[in-house]
Amino acid sequence: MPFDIINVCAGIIRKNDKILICQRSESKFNGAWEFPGGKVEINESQEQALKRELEEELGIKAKIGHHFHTVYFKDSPTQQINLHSYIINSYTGQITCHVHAQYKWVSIDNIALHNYLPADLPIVAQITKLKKHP
Ligand SMILES: Nc1nc2c([nH]c(=O)n2[C@H]2C[C@H](O)[C@@H](COP(=O)(O)OP(=O)(O)OP(=O)(O)O)O2)c(=O)[nH]1
Repeated sequence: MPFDIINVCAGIIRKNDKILICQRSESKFNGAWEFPGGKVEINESQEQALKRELEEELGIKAKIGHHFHTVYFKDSPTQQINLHSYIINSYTGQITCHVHAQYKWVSIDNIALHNYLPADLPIVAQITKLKKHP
């Protein structure tokens, strides 16, 4: 049986003590919340893919910061999603939803109170451990 590994990158966009989360519009993922990003294409690094996706999805030019956390999520018997997240501390442009239903800035304290895609849960758990800015 063929087994597919899909590499997906996601941005943890941080502004003071808030993190940006986006809600999927398609019914397939049931309006779940996620971090903006998407699939890494052939001949693209994870950082290049994330930069491209953030421009496509939110209309911003982001500076990709350090790698945060990777989740290896077995989606089905034949497919695994490797979800690579990176911290984004700076960007230019105005955030606009091009593909998502809506976006929201949530505090680190409240981030776990939303309904996420299952692969995101370990990332959300890591975010709750981030130190707040003094
Ligand atoms: N972008 C994003 N995708 C996620 C997250 N968590 C998670 O399980 N996924 C899954 C959903 C999809 O199966 C896959 C990413 O697909 P996508 O639809 O966002 O990527 P894309 O824009 O490159 O896709 P495509 O429709 O152009 O092929 O990863 C997340 O936090 N962000």
